[in-house]
Amino acid sequence: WIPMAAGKWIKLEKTTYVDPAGNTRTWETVKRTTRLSNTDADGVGIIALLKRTLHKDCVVMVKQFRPPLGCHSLEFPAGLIDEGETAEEAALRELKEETGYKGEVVGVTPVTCLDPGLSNCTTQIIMVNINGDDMENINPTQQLEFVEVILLPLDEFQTKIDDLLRKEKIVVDSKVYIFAMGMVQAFFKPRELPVLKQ
Ligand SMILES: Nc1nc(=O)[nH]c2c1ncn2[C@H]1C[C@H](O)[C@@H](COP(=O)(O)OP(=O)(O)O)O1
Repeated sequence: WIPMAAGKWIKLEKTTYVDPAGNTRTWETVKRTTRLSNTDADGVGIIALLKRTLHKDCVVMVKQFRPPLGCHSLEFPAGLIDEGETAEEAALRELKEETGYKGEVVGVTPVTCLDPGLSNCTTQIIMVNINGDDMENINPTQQLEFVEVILLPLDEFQTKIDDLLRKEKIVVDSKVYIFAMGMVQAFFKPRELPVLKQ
């Protein structure tokens, strides 16, 4: 690879590779400068489910101004993995910082790519349950001034996102909307017959 430009957080490189036909070619690639040597993932995204007695289960979301977009985004809580942290530890720390909630990890994805035609940036998505009846989760205090926490019921997730997008200029993260569409498929089971095969 050939360096093209570098800042504090990201760098631009010309990557040389051999295509399937055997031709040597180049690709303009964005990389984070913060990638740690002991992990393949730059960061984590957290699908946090808030479970409270007499409430619908809610997905904990964050809305924040994103300078590259020039507007607010709707995302799962997320952040970069710090030195010496596992993905699970990073997820619980970021969740606490961004939302105030203390959660418990219930699932972890493999390392996944985010925008592979542009960048080598990767993430692991961590599924977290939050016991909303726990004293420490009843009035969570979030530490980030410019991050708004939004709770959306899991069984109406896509509809509630669509409502938010209609009301103001927000860009929704693709991972969030894909999860929302998956939830619709999971909840919607019209006239299901017990004899149906896969
Ligand atoms: N591409 C970036 N440009 C910046 O100017 N600053 C950046 C970039 N990526 C990360 N950061 C800074 C901003 C935060 O102070 C820290 C931590 O970021 P992260 O843990 O990824 O949290 P989110 O802002 O929620 O993504 O790094």
